[in-house]
Amino acid sequence: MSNSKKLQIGLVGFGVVGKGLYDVLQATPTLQANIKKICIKNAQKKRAIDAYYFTTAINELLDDESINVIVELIDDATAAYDIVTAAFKKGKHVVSANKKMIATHFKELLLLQQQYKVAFLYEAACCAGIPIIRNLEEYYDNDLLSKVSGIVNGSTNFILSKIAAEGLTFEEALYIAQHEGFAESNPALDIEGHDAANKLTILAAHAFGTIIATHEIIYTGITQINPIINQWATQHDYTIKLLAHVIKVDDSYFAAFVLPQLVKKDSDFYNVNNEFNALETESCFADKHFFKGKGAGAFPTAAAVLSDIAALRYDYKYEYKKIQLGQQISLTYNYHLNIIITAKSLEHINLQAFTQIEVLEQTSSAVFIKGKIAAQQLIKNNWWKENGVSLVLAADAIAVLNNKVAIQSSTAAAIT
Ligand SMILES: NC(=O)C1=CN([C@@H]2O[C@H](COP(=O)(O)OP(=O)(O)OC[C@H]3O[C@@H](n4cnc5c(N)ncnc54)[C@H](OP(=O)(O)O)[C@@H]3O)[C@@H](O)[C@H]2O)C=CC1
Ligand SMILES: N[C@@H](CC=O)C(=O)O
Repeated sequence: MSNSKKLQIGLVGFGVVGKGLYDVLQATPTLQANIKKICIKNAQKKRAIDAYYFTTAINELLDDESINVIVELIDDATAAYDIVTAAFKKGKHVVSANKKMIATHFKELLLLQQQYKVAFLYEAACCAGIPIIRNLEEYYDNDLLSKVSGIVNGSTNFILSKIAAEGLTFEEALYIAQHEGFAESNPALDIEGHDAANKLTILAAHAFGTIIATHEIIYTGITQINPIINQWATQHDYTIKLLAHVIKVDDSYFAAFVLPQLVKKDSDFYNVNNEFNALETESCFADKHFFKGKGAGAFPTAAAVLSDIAALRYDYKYEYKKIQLGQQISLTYNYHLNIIITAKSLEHINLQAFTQIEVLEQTSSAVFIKGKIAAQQLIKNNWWKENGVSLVLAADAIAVLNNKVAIQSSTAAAIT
């Protein structure tokens, strides 16, 4: 698509982000991008703009040859997949913010996009307002990345911040996150960690050129964080954030996990609050970079969509060079994590799973364990997500084993 060509957009979805994009495009007339038609689901809903724009028939957009870009902004990943793949087959470029659809169908989408020689851009799908995907594709193309870590879900960060700073209950904070348009239509995707894990799947592909499935990531959300660990964190100058990591553990392998984590006061992540997201990259020569920006909400997300639309004028496509090179590193569970577990009683904790236990405190109503656990144990078992068991990563997530100071798991077994 040449710079002089006008972009005719078929917009799918007119919710928080779709309406946000409409407003942003109104404010940027120089882009010469025009929304021709908008496909929505519910014809009866009142809309803020002229009814002439709307249809519930997706084919009105797909069959319209003057529409050269489909911007997919709906909250249904299955329907989105059908729409996006149909658009590719019609030779239309696609911009999407749908991380669940992308993470679920990454390989097929990539192949189809190549087969039909169209662009498929999705900057808004990871951390909304932070331009991370294009940076991973372009800037970190040659300087080898060893790590991408960060806060990648705005709603959970908003909830944790509001609980910590204003004493709101979980339910109150979630209600506001929904009302502000930060949360997914199904907020379980946010609070149970699925959304962050979907984003990490996409980040891993662009960071290391390796396509993994979301279910291969060790992850949980924020629903299990209990007040005991929150109190302990505050007393020890920590806060708790939901952090996502892809970290190279050696030249051939990387770890991928999304877990609540202790964040010390002097960490850059400590003051990343509300719907803000942040990412830290570590690479061979540049060392560390820190990105911070709004990770949810109408305008920050629409801004990322706008940036993708603008990039289409320059025929921009992700080249997936790291994937094409065929020198990807692989996902591994061959590492250990420093963790803190709290639970109501020892019966819900599998002590055998620990590689080392450094502290074990028990009262009549609570158990507190600090130790090291093999990643294998966390991917294979679910006891640490059930029965009120709360797992929080230590500030230094990846463990270095030190048998001299640790009680071995055989000793732990004897304690039970
Ligand atoms: N909100 C945010 O901060 C961010 C959201 N995203 C992603 O952006 C996408 C949109 O999110 P958001 O705007 O918040 O969602 P909303 O729930 O606010 O809006 C969803 C829109 O999708 C429409 N829709 C649903 N199913 C269909 C369908 N089958 N055909 C046509 N239209 C359909 C709805 O139609 P109707 O109006 O008729 O109900 C509605 O307009 C999601 O993938 C989300 O994960 C990404 C980054 C940030
Ligand atoms: N629900 C998501 C929206 C942006 O991706 C979030 O809270 O981060």
